[in-house]
Amino acid sequence: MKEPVRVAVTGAAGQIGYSLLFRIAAGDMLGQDQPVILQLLEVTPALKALSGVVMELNDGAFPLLHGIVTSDDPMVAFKDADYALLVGAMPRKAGMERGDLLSANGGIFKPQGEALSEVASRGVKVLVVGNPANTNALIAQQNAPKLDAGQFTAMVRLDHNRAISQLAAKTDSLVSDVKNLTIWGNHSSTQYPDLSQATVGGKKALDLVDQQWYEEEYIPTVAKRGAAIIEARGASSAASAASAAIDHMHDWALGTKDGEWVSMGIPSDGSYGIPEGLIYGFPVTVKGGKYAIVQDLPISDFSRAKMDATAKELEEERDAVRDLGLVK
Ligand SMILES: NC(=O)C1=CN([C@@H]2O[C@H](COP(=O)(O)OP(=O)(O)OC[C@H]3O[C@@H](n4cnc5c(N)ncnc54)[C@H](O)[C@@H]3O)[C@@H](O)[C@H]2O)C=CC1
Ligand SMILES: O=C([O-])CC(=O)C(=O)O
Repeated sequence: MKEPVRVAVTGAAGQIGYSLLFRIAAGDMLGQDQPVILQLLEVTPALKALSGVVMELNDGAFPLLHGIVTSDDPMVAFKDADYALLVGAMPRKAGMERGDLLSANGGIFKPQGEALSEVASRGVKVLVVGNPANTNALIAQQNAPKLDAGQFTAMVRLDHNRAISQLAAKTDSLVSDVKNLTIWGNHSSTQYPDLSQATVGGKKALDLVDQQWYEEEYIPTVAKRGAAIIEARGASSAASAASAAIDHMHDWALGTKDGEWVSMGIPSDGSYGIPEGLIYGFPVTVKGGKYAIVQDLPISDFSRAKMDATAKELEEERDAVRDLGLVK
């Protein structure tokens, strides 16, 4: 059996936390041979609710769960954390865009970045789920000078999984038949779910669907799925978001399958002409715990326009949080 690793989760008493923590404890994120110690952060008024979640985690008798720490202090919850899932933030309500949460949630991620910088494991892998996820990841990263910029990532995996599921349904295939689609850009309605390289059962996806369906139905359905769920459920997606967070961290820690890529929000290195530094959804492969952007994919004029539009939105979000003094 391996030594336990420390997994910090913020917003642990929230909706996503209620699904996520049990999946981590069951070994879905880091594997069946990897014990974990959960380090759970909440705001002070939610600590009582969190104590109930801890009772339930204990009642699960998970063999891989070697300890639980709870705190309302990021310096405690992030101490020596090997993985940090930053979920805690206000969710949006019907009629809002995720960017409307910038001022409410932006302030959460500066002190959390500072605390990660001081006390987390030097190799910590950080995933930001709280919306607007890409720009919150940028805020945390910019306030963590003692960590590498690449240690901060944002979740576009829920969009990636939605895109797989919608394509599988349309082509009457299994999700496991769908490979190599990409979510470029922001986790917002400007995201670009790109099928140009995707395959279904080894065939080119764009030969199986018509262009009009792709442009007018598929892309908006994937991009606006979060709003559809809020409309139907009266609350934003939680179990599917937790599942996507598990997938993101699983693949970052344990690697992607040979010949396949996934989408992760990571700091742009200028690849594909995306302004350097933005936390942007890219196609990535992972080996040995390190991700790399898939290079040299052909980019059509249609793709270029979509990729630039979502980059522009991220630049605007960055400028807005710069004005709030949250990033340089
Ligand atoms: N990136 C993505 O694909 C997705 C992102 N989200 C986002 O995830 C976030 C959480 O969603 P839910 O769990 O549904 O919300 P929720 O409201 O059920 O839970 C959020 C929890 O965070 C806690 N919290 C607030 N400020 C905190 C702080 N400074 N430190 C620690 N904990 C704090 C709250 O007390 C609450 O328990 C929202 O911003 C939501 O929009 C949701 C779905 C998908
Ligand atoms: O839509 C929301 O606000 C929650 C979320 O990020 C999603 O479901 O993609």
